[in-house]
Amino acid sequence: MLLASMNKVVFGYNEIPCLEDVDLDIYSSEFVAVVGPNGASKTTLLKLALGLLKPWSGDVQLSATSEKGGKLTVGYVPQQIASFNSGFPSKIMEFVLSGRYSKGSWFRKLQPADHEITERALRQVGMWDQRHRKIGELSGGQKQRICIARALAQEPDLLVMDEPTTGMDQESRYGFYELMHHQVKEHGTTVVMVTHGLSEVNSYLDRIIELERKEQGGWKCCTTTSCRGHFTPAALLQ
Ligand SMILES: Nc1ncnc2c1ncn2[C@@H]1O[C@H](COP(=O)(O)OP(=O)(O)OP(=O)(O)O)[C@@H](O)[C@H]1O
Repeated sequence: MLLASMNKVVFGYNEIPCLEDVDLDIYSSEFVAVVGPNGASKTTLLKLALGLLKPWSGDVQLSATSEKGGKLTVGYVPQQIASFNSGFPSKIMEFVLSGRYSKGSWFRKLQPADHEITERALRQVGMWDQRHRKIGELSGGQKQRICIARALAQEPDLLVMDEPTTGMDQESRYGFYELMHHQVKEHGTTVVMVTHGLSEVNSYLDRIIELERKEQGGWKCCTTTSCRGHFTPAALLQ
C-alpha cells in the first residue's frame, strides 16, 4: 500500500530552490534509507513528506489510513532531538509514556496496556533499567535511544527518523538496525531514516533514496533505487 508520495515537488528556502522535480513513493512495510551529502536536503525531504513544509509546486500525499485500516500513526524522530538541556525536568519513563497519548484521545486516562507497551519500547532500546533517571542527565546516545523508544511506544505505522544513530556506539547502532528490521518484517512498520552510515545498514534495507546534485545550476533531484546486491549506490563508493 502506498503511504506517502511526491510528484514533481519543488521546494527551497529564501527563494533559492534546493529540491527540484522530486518524485517519491513510500510503501507499507519497507525499510528505506535516505542518503546524500551534507546539505543535500535530506531533512527537508522528510519534512515535506510529513507535511511540515509546503512545496512551492508539485504534489505531496500522506495516506490518512494505515494498511491495517485505522488512522495512520506517524512517529518522527527529528535530527538532534537529543539536545535536551541538563535542566529538562522529565524522567525517562514519563517521557516515553507520553508517546502513548498519540493513540486515542489526548485527554484519556492511560491504561495498563500503555505501560506495557512503554516498557517494551524501553527494553527494546536497552533503557528499561534506567527508566527513573532524569533525561537532562543522560548522555547523547542515551537521549537518542529514549527518543526512539518514545516513537516506538506510539506503535507507528510510519516511523520517520533523521540520523537516529547519532551518538550511538557501534554495537548500539547494529542493535538498532536489527530492531528496525524486526519492526518492518514482524510488525509491518514502514521505517524511513536519514543516515550517513549506509555501508553499515545497507544489508538490512529494502530501498535507498539517494539525493544527487544536478549538473545544471547546483539543484538536486531525488532518485529511488533498489538495493540488496544487484545495485551498488554511488554513496557506498564515496
Ligand atoms: N530554515 C532554513 N532556512 C534557510 N535555509 C535552510 C533552512 N533549512 C535548511 N536550509 C538549507 O537547505 C539545504 C538543505 O538542508 P537540509 O538540512 O535539508 O540538508 P541535509 O541533507 O539534511 O543536511 P545534513 O546531512 O547536513 O543534515 C541546505 O543548504 C541548508 O543550508
